Amino acid sequence: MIWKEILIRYGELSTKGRNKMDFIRRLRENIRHAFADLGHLHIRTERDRMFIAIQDEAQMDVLLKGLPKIFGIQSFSPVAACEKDIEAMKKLAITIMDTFKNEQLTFKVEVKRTDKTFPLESHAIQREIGGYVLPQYQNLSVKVKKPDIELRVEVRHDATYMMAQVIPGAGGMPVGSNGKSLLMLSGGIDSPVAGYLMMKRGVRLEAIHFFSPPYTSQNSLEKVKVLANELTKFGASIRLHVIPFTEIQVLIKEKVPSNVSMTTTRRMMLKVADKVREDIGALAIVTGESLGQVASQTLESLTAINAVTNTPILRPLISSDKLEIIDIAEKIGTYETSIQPFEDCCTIFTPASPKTKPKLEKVEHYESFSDFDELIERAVKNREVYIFPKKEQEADKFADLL
Ligand SMILES: Nc1ncnc2c1ncn2[C@@H]1O[C@H](COP(=O)(O)OP(=O)(O)OP(=O)(O)O)[C@@H](O)[C@H]1O
Repeated sequence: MIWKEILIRYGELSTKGRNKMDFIRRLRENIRHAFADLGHLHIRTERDRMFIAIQDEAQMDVLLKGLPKIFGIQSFSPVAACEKDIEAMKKLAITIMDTFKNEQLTFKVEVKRTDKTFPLESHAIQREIGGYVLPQYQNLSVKVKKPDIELRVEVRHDATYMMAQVIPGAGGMPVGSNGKSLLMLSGGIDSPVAGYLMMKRGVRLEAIHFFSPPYTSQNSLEKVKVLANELTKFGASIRLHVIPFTEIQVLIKEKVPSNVSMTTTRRMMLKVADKVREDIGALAIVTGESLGQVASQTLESLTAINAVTNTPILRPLISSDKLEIIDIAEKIGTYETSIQPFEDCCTIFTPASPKTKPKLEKVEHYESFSDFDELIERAVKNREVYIFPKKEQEADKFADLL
């Protein structure tokens, strides 16, 4: 096998000092976690890059498929190695360039000679390898500035290393490097996208879902579990807290005028979410709200909903168009699940004409006739917890321990 390691270039590195060390440590842990099935990976870290040692082709395939999903990676390159012998180096250059033989491409060789005892100097190595490779490929022409392929040759002390491909990474920051938040996860298109965007900024997520049986079916809950599971592909496990919400919704329907019931529903959801957030030590709540999308997403509504807590509410989609959100949902693989037609607890109780500009004082006044606090406590206490991507049985056992 020619492959020796994968070189990883870090993503956003505006962070300095200790933050940078934390960024690198998190990224290494997340890679280990994502590829736990491959056994113990040998990962070497440097200030500006990281190397994963490759044992065999199968391992290489799994890494090439999975690495583009890990946040904190700007790009990565498979690195091949051979002896420090010019003939071996020419042969390896050909093996690598064979991968590109079906495309018309510009090309150059770039040499770095760390081992100064190697008999040829950088320029001579460049001429030898370039002169050997070029005549063998009709599709290649030399271009010094910004070629399509830069064959990088590095003569180190132990061996010669070569790479030609720079594969784009997911960018962003390693999940967990920016603390933990609680994602309000419905079965819709938007909230999984909101979760994905926060993970991209390094936020570890737990998720909360409000479930109202028998008005919402088991299928709608299953759909949310699938979505939570999908999000774990981006580098971290996720605990999903499922809140029994029927009792609260029924009380709202009975006691609050229907045109503000949607606002009250959102406020109660946020109250419950805030208690769970506190319980799990998360610092913020994430929603998939986007301004103007529906009645509950006007500035007036958001103000009335927000009034129940001082906790930061992160709304990464607030300025996105629906089509932009759908684009991301398709890209990250949640769209097909989100459009499955299972009812959501909110849509079922949605009044015909909810107020788009609810007044906070009025909403508070209508709510003051009922004791929601006791129901909120009960809903929080009776929640079920599932952990993804683990198996269902394990998740249930985990919930029992809480
Ligand atoms: N049943 C639920 N469980 C958890 N969170 C919910 C639930 N319903 C709504 N939310 C949260 O409230 C936000 C706004 O929900 P709403 O149904 O008004 O909008 P939406 O644009 O359809 O969002 P989505 O596509 O995420 O369902 C959601 O993005 C989600 O964060």
